[in-house]
This record gives sequence, C-alpha cells and structure tokens, in this order.
Amino acid sequence: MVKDLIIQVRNLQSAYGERIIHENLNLDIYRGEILAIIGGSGSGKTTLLKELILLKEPKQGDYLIDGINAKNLSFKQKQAIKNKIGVMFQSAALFSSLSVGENIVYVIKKRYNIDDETAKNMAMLKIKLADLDENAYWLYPSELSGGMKKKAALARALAVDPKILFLDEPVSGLDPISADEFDKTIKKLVDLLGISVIMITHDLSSLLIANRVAIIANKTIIFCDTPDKIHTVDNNWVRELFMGERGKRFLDGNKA
Ligand SMILES: Nc1ncnc2c1ncn2[C@@H]1O[C@H](COP(=O)(O)OP(=O)(O)OP(=O)(O)O)[C@@H](O)[C@H]1O
Repeated sequence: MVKDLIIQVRNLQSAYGERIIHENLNLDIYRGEILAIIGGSGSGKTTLLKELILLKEPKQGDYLIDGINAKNLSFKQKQAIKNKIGVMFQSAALFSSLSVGENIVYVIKKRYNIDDETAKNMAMLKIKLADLDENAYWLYPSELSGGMKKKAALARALAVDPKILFLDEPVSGLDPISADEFDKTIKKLVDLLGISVIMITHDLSSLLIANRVAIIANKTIIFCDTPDKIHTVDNNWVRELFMGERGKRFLDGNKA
C-alpha cells in the first residue's frame, strides 16, 4: 500500500536572528499516523511545532501541508491551512471565564457560520469524542482535574474538525493513570476519525501509541522510524533517555 503524505518538510532551516536551530531538517508525516517528536531540552521541538502550525516562518526550505506549499501564502491561504489543523498547547490555554462548552462553542462559531443551537450540539459531540462526561460542558476550567483539563483542551482542538492534530506535551503534569487514559483517547480518535497526530512528548509511555518516533538532535531529525527501532540509535541523549527503569521497560517491550 502506498502511504499518503500529509506533511513534507524539506531541507528546513530555522533560526532566531543569527542563531540556527535547525539545519537540513527533513520530515514526512503520513495520513492517519501518530508521530511522536522527542529530543533534548532546547533541541528545537517547539520551534519545529511553531513552523508546522504556521506561527513561525522557516528561514529556508520547503514545507508542504496537505499538498500546499506553506511558503509565501496570503493571509487567506494561511487561514485555509489553519482550518485543517487543531492545536493543543501544553498549558491547555482554555478561557477561564468560559465553561468548557462555551470555550468550544467560541472556536466552532469562529470557524463555521452556524446558529447557537447547532454549535452547542457540535461542542457536546467534541466533549464526548474527548472522553469527557456530558456534565463537563457546564464546568469552568478551575473546576476540572488535570486530566479533565487536558481532555477539555483536546475537545477544543477538535472543534475545527482538523485533519491534523498537533499536541505539545499533552500528558505533562498528569499522573500515569490519567496520562494513559489520555493516550488511549488519542489512539481512539485516530482510529475513528482517520486524523494524523503530531505530538511532542517527554513521556516514554506515550511513545507506545506512536506509529513512528522522530528524534531531534544536532539541529536535525536523526531518526524517524517505528518505536521498535529506537534501540539502534547511536546518540548520547537517546542512550541516557532509555537508560532508566522506564526506558529499559519501553525498549524491552519494543525490540524488533
Ligand atoms: N523566541 C525565541 N527567540 C530566541 N531564541 C529562542 C526563542 N524561542 C526558542 N529559542 C531558542 O531556540 C532553541 C530551541 O528552543 P525550543 O523551545 O524550540 O526547544 P525545545 O526542544 O522545545 O525545548 P524544551 O524541551 O526545553 O521545551 C533554544 O535554545 C531556545 O533558547
């Protein structure tokens, strides 16, 4: 079966002023896959994410998203691409003065020209898709547990019916059980909706739901393959990451 590319990054160079963050970075992302991006602190994961969601312009190189080159786009063209993507930031970034439902309705009404009742029904569907109880619709962010807050942010990211979902450290700050639940929800969404998920993570257990893992080091992607091949990577940071108990458990359960 020929795999269908949803994102192609070619010879990307990123910089802040004179400081080069990525050089010659190439990455392919397939439709319907979960791709995890890992890398040491300061390796440039967030910078890459910002470029992929069109918040930052690369210095050089090409970036094709769903077949469209993201270079030199007009505001309208950029908006059309942004309508294809949902983003969940680490902080959840929900409006604290709005209930979960109102947070989602706000995004739906910005995206679609529809009446309040339809927007509310759509928001309720997103809440259920994110595995939250219906009652969460009326709760305020301050009334949510950590796990519920993440799922509410996920429901809001789903509000635009994205083809591609970007998750920035989605399970950071969650206990292992809530993190596991969140990962299961992501896997279910991919199977159910056929969306692609790109997730930056520090959490080794989240790699278990990834179809492939991309590792950023030395300003580029040094590895992008299935989790069972990670043990072949010759890099100090990767060795250290997998040296601990959790790392060993991951590798033992995943060797090819
Ligand atoms: N707005 C900015 N201006 C200048 N330098 C920046 C800016 N944002 C990030 N950097 C620098 O770019 C490098 C890559 O940062 P980035 O946040 O992309 O890394 P990261 O892999 O996401 O790190 P972490 O895992 O610690 O969040 C870092 O050295 C950082 O200091």
